[in-house]
Amino acid sequence: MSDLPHTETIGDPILRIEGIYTNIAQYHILQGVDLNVPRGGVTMLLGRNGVGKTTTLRSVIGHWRAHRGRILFDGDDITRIPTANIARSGLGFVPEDMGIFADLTVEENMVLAAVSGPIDPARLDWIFQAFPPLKTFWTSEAGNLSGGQKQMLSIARAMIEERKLYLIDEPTKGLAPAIISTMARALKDLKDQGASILMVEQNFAVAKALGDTANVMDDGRVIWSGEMAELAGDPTLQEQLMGLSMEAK
Ligand SMILES: Nc1ncnc2c1ncn2[C@@H]1O[C@H](COP(=O)(O)OP(=O)(O)OP(=O)(O)O)[C@@H](O)[C@H]1O
Repeated sequence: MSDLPHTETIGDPILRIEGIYTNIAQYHILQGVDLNVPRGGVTMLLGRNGVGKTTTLRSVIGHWRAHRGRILFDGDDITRIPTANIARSGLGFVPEDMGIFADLTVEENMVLAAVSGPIDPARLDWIFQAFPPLKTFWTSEAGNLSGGQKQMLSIARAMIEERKLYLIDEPTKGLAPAIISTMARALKDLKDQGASILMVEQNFAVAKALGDTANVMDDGRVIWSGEMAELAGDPTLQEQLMGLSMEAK
């Protein structure tokens, strides 16, 4: 199994995770995660269920604290920085549970997400084009949206301001195929604008279409890093790394 063969070729990554260990209660969940996110493009974080993908994202944003190792964001050590400050420094996080405020309107959810000031109308127009239901239900309570529309709002909250890095946890989980396409198109649009994205995604078609580089985790570590195309084109490698070829998922 190759060990991080491409790491040296990635110059000046926007995010550098250096050997982090994170415990949840008495459990040793992350056990020396090394991962680089290049500037520009989509880095996929893959692996079986329960191997630590979400915990890795949550350790970056500071919801869980790494007790060993270092996390460098745009060159700054954020390992012990409060979550609100990390977010303000340009990190957008789309959690798996969507993290929206059900009792607030779509508009209020968006206003709160724009941490640096009033919403930029041009950016909002772009979001409405990507996710038309958000315009339709602008004054409705977010709790009344459908599952797919809630996911759109969750991603839109991260997209409402230009962030240096977007962390996106399973954006297509549990969604119908038509909504998955809408989601993938919006993320592709974000990528085409030059954004840097670290994304957990179990949907192979989406991972293959969007991913530039890939990292596969197992048992609390990254066990393989390389080009997404290399992994997508090699069922034997997929079987070896994830116990199942991605096409078969
Ligand atoms: N709050 C918690 N309390 C106890 N254990 C937890 C908690 N959150 C996560 N874990 C455990 O940590 C491990 C890693 O979970 P994590 O959610 O990071 O995995 P994952 O790779 O994202 O999985 P999935 O693909 O299923 O979302 C799992 O064994 C999980 O049961």
